[in-house]
Amino acid sequence: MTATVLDGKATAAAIREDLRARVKALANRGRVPGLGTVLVGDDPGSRAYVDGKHRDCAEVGIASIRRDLPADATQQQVDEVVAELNADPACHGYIVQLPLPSQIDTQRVLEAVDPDKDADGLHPVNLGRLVLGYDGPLPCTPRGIVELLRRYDVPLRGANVTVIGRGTTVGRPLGLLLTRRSENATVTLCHTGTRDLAAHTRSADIVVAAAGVPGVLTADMIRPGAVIIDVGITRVVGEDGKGVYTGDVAPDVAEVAAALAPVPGGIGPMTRAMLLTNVVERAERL
Ligand SMILES: Nc1nc2c(c(=O)[nH]1)N[C@@H](CN(C=O)c1ccc(C(=O)N[C@@H](CCC(=O)O)C(=O)O)cc1)CN2
Repeated sequence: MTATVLDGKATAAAIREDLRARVKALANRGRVPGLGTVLVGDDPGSRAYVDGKHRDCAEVGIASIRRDLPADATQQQVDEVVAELNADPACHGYIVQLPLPSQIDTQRVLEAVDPDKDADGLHPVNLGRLVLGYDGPLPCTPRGIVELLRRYDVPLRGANVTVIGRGTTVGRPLGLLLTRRSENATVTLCHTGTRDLAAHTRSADIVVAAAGVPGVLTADMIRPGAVIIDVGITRVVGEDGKGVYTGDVAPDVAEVAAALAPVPGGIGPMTRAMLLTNVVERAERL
């Protein structure tokens, strides 16, 4: 068996196309959605991700609001930029690119973001809304996973889903999303304290690998015909000495799985598309 590729790149492009039409409709009502980014420091990876978000905005017609601060920025400077974006009516949603430099208190910054402008959907208020089943911006990566599965007609209702990784951006909120009544999956959340990981992955219809450990999921750990979602993205040095992205899923998994969302080209592009979606939805609601 060679797994069908769940193509996040193509799916994200289709979503951006739909968003373009919605942004046009908003423009006809005199409203231009705006996405803000806050980047602190000069980490090339973070800069590339932020550049990508602004390229996406330009493609869809969303206005970009970019605030870049130096690596030695103070807590006060970051707090001021957050306060400015909270107050800016042209900014419908924004993100603070993570990780932040060590002198910055990340929790304090993220909690200062206006929850209604939290385009990442990761503010404690929004995670609380998710727990309670209230409306609010959904975390982009979990939302992207559910959307990709939906568009490929992978059934979730009653499915056994094993998630590897309990991080706050993917694993934990994904468990909440998948167990809503609208999805109705049964979720097993595995982590470093899990005793027999393979026993949990082998019994799953769908496995989501979000541990950030390259190759943690191998072919012998899955049921033939399972659907596999790779979320772990680690930059490693390839044989040619150049940097390449590798996922949590070993290459041999594609020989056993029915379908696979790969790294790169799977959930990463979907995450970016969901960020734009959160901003457009907020502009539509106002
Ligand atoms: N505030 C946030 N910070 C960070 C997040 C986040 O969701 N919110 N996630 C990561 C970085 N990230 C988005 O910011 C991100 C990482 C990777 C991709 C992506 O599309 N990856 C590609 C491969 C890389 C490429 O080709 O550029 C893929 O998987 O195909 C999107 C977003 C940490 N910080």
